[in-house]
Amino acid sequence: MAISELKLPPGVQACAHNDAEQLAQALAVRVADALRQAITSRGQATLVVSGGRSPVPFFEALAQQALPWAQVLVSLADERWVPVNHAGSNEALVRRHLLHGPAAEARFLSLYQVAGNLEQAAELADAAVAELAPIDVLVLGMGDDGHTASLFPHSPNLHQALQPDCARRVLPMLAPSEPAQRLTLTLPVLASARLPLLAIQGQAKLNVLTAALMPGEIAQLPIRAFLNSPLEIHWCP
Ligand SMILES: O=C(O)[C@H](O)[C@@H](O)[C@H](O)[C@H](O)COP(=O)(O)O
Repeated sequence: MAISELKLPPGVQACAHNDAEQLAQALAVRVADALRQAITSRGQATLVVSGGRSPVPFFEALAQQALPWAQVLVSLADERWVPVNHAGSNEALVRRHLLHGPAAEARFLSLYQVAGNLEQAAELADAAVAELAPIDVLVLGMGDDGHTASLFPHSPNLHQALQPDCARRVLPMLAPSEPAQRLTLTLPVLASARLPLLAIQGQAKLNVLTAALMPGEIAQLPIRAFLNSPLEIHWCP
């Protein structure tokens, strides 16, 4: 199915780009405009991004945008429970590819916490991100299994994390791949975003999105939790 043929719920929009570079540039301009607007209205802006591999060109394009970076608070939709010097750290990815040059002026809120175990780390992260919501701009990604943030299909805590009234801001999650121990923002924090964006690349992910738009269990394709409210989807082949 082509992206233009998708039957999207009200409030969900899809934008197709020619390639990853065009997607990264368009997304960077879209995000920077929304951050500027937030700063004009409220004096500061909150940006929450995702990790993984695909956001690197977007981070580099966003770092080039002229913004009063000192008024931007940046954090993550999810993190692998690994220290920042670990190759799998999302924080390291953001610091390396986004928070350089003028963008280094932005304040970064870490999800990663040193603790005895994942549950304790999640409790510390929960307190650390108390000031995050409402988020101005959220950029989600999606895995081939329909996960977004670290909301993995059938993960312990998934049901709790997806409750609209979940009292926790951060919960521990288990991913099917290494690093398996994850920390994720929960639905109410993610859903507080004034501009929620989903950036995905490739036919396989478009097929997953197509499946997620059909009726079915949220636990099977957790991205479904974000398809019944406003969302701007950016896709490229
Ligand atoms: O830390 C992570 O892995 C994520 O934040 C995760 O939710 C990511 O967005 C998807 O796995 C897609 O990753 P890619 O866009 O790199 O395929």
